[in-house]
Amino acid sequence: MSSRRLRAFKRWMSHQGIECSDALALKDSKQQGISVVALCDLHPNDVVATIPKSACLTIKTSGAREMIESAGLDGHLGLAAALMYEMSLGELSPWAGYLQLLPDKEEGVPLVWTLDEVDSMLCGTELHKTVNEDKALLYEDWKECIWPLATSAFDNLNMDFFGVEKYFAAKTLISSRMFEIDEFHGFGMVPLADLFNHKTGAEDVHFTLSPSLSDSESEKLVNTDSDEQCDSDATGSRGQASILPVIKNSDNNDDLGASLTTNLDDSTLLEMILVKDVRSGLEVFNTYGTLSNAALLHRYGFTEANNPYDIVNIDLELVWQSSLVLNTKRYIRSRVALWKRLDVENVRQDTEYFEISSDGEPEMELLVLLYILSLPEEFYYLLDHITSMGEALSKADVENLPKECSLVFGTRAETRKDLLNGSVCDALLSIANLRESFYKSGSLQDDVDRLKTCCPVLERKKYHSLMLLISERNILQKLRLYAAAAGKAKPLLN
Ligand SMILES: C[S@@+](CC[C@H](N)C(=O)[O-])C[C@H]1O[C@@H](n2cnc3c(N)ncnc32)[C@H](O)[C@@H]1O
Repeated sequence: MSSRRLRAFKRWMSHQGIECSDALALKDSKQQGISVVALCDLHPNDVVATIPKSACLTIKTSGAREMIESAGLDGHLGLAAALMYEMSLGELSPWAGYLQLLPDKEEGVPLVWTLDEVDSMLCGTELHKTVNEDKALLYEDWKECIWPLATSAFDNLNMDFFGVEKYFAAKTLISSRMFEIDEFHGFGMVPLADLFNHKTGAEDVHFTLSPSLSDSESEKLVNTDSDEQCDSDATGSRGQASILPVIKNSDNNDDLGASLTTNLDDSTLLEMILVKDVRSGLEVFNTYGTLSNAALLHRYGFTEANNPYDIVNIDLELVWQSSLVLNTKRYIRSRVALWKRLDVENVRQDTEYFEISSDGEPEMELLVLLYILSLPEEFYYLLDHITSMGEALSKADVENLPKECSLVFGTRAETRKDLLNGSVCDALLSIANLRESFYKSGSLQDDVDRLKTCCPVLERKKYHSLMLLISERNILQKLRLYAAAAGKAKPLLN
């Protein structure tokens, strides 16, 4: 028996031409929200839903389009304004039947946690600083863009829907439900497609353009993770980029707000298509990308156990701090400068952090930097001398260098092993220990015990913040083991 809000949503879908196969059931649970379940066995290539683009809530389709575009707002900010505008219209919004299904906010997303919750539950994790920065930056966005737009451009609006709390709430809905639709529509809320829950690397459906309209049948749209809010974060986004084929829509839609069926080309359909067998009775999952637990919590408000895409980021600043125990600031500065100069592909100029993978393996760049920090003076001066001439080194030049120097140019698999001298292994250990000292929650075992008594549904914030804490600490533990094993396996070079 479907809930009242689901029945209203289904009626709304049929008015908008959204088709949901009878083979799917939408399940509504008060505590766990909505999920999609197979009512019979499903097979690859079964199309289980079609959604006209005109039914998606985007800047272009919203009644606030003109105001938003004249104010120069686009991207996530513009979409937030569109969503808040439509919400403020209540029953008068063409999306009322969809909006009544959405929660007020995505509670699990730390952006809407209190400052105390952020400080106590995320202390020491990837997200602590990021969320505090988000809050400050988004407050500025609201003050400079959203509030002025609401007070000047929109007439007769219920201003209660445009306060800063409503903006933060809208941002959590956008970060957890938005898709990148196409070049014309940009980002948007896609009714029905946003009801599928996520499973990492094991999804059952893909969200695509209708093959009859797209250039390639494999074009796949995913909940985008090119989040402006997340661009600068270090939360381990490795999600797939959306493919953006250009669909010919008329660009001069004059009266888009009046109804969902004006001017837009309704024939441009989005599809949900099965990519594997799903047995009757099982939940049908989508994927939001291959994301670390920090990225999942940041954008969607949950984490996953045994997430193979989990990572811990080590800030360049932390490498400095741990190196300061042995070296002067001047020494570190000159070695970091050399490391940046040696950068053939020019990626190091902007490097602010290094990834440690879920199995504890440090990124090659970190090993190269630690190796340069450990280089004896004679080799440092040699490298400093040859790189300060500003000319690119040929392969032959590199091969003629002493091995201690040529290593830093290497990309061969064995270079990783060679870089792991005693000092580098020690440095990895101190980095792991320093990073670990940021947690204020006692031992890893204490956190594991606390998780055992925590309910993922009733204590959602506590549960997922503990999951993040534990998964980060496990990775740091694996980094220690990695460094210890490498240190033992290898006689020390210096
Ligand atoms: C796109 S919506 C999916 C539909 C959602 N369950 C609903 O009630 O509308 C994304 C949200 O669903 C929840 N969610 C999705 N996948 C999840 C998972 N694997 N574990 C826990 N929560 C999940 C999170 O709250 C997330 O922010």
